[in-house]
Amino acid sequence: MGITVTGVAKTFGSFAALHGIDLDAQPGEFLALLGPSGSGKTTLLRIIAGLEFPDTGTVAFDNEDVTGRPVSERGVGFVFQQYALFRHMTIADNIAFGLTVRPRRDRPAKAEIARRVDELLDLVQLPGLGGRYPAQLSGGQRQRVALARALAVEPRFLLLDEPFGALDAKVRKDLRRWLRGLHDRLGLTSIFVTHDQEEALELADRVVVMDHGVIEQVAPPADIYDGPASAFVFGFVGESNCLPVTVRAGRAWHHDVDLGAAEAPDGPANAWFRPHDVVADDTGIPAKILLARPKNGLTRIEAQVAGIDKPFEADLATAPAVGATVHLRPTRFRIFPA
Ligand SMILES: Nc1ncnc2c1ncn2[C@@H]1O[C@H](COP(=O)(O)OP(=O)(O)OP(=O)(O)O)[C@@H](O)[C@H]1O
Repeated sequence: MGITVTGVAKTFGSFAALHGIDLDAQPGEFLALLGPSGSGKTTLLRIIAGLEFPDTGTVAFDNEDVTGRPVSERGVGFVFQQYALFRHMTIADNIAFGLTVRPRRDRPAKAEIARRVDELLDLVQLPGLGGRYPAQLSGGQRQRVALARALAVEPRFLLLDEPFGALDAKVRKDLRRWLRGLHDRLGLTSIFVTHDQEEALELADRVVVMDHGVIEQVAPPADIYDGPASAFVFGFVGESNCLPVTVRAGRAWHHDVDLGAAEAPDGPANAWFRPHDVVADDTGIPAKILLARPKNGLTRIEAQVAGIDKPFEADLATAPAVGATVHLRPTRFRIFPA
């Protein structure tokens, strides 16, 4: 049940945008597709919507194969940036659009459409604004109208591509909480695309991390942050440090510094850790302080470790002087192949 994507691959010319994607969204679930630019998020969403078709693989809604069906026959609501509001139409006409273009036999009567538009305006908290034009609304209001338009056809599935991309941070934050509430209230199954990790971690039941046309990990937000499945996920979600190590007999060494137990085969690897999982002690890795500033009651430092390009970031209880050498030790780390 819900949305099931099986073995979906898509090539544009000689460029493979998606490689054998398997993904499911359970009924009522809110999924975020998160990844860097070009990772294939939008292509996957468009294939689910029926705006694009896969070379191989299938898309099913509630166990029904819809792979060959056009968007108009999929019963999905979508909010895509490139399908902005029609500027020459009133807000009410914009919202009613999906209903008025239906074939006559499926089209509700005019009065019924008007009633539904009013209902939707209430739902997106813009009562009484149906007579305005898009240019007379703020960016946040326009996004809510776009959502009302998507919901007018009473979809079971809602697909959103960077729905709040163009808005400022505060409006974005308010709107995404509101969207989550709406999703829950209407019992929708939703998938949204974002490259904003905070948005994904805050809003989604599960986050789908994509890179280069493959899914790196699908997991609830806390697991993505605390238990990244790959070096890519560790580096992409949240702040991170990466230290080359050698694993010997179940311990990770950086030169002659023993970092601790590591469940990994012997040989070169990388230890990944968060800035808040670092302490300064006498036996750690020597690092020269480049920068120190207060952060949440601690001191955020940037420090140079010999032979490593990217400065280390750590949150320390003490405030070392810029230029001083400290010894840093991760208290918690994960080993991934080098
Ligand atoms: N119609 C197309 N023709 C050719 N290449 C395309 C087409 N659509 C997408 N691509 C390519 O496929 C890759 C994936 O694009 P997609 O838009 O899915 O990425 P994305 O993860 O959504 O990125 P962004 O966050 O920048 O929107 C990109 O390299 C893009 O250039």
